[in-house]
Amino acid sequence: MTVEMRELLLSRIRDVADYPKPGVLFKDITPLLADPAAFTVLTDALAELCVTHGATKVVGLEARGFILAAPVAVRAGVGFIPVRKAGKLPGATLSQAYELEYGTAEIEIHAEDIGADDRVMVIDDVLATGGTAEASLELIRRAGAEVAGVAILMELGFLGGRTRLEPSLRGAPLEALITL
Ligand SMILES: O=P(O)(O)OC[C@H]1O[C@H](OP(=O)(O)OP(=O)(O)O)[C@H](O)[C@@H]1O
Ligand SMILES: Nc1ncnc2[nH]cnc12
Repeated sequence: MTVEMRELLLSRIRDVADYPKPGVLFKDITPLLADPAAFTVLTDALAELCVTHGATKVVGLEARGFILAAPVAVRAGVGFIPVRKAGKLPGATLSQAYELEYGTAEIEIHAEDIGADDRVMVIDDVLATGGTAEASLELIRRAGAEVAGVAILMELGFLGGRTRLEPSLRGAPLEALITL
């Protein structure tokens, strides 16, 4: 991705102070999604990372991760697997509780969706504390699949997510298109 492409993406991310809680600077990607040139640059860049790292499936994290991971899966020619907040998937699930920058949550995956033959890339918009990404890696491994990596639009470096995630990555790449 060129410097100009990075600048285009960054220019379409809106800062919202004190949302959803006082003290949080929320990174809002809706302006980027509304700009077809920027959304295409983002989709292509994340899809290229999937191909480079040999992913056979992408996991999208509800809800913003879905918006990015679905077009990335189509672009990269791999399957899309939803990781949903607890209670939304009808089949047999694996669950993982976690903490994120502004709360706690529980995510689930359909156990039968991925298996030993899969290399799975996790796609999301923001890496903050790393709690969400860490929980998703746990789910992927518990389902018996290999982690191809984590690919994120934006890493909030000052929150230390990369350091927290390091042990769970076990050498797999953490790719951030933008680091703040
Ligand atoms: O690194 P962390 O501290 O775990 O935070 C990052 C996560 O927080 C946001 O999702 P959120 O749970 O707010 O859900 P949403 O996608 O439904 O808005 C974001 O899309 C990431 O998934
Ligand atoms: N500051 C932030 N902005 C947007 N999404 C987030 N998820 C966790 N922290 C966030």
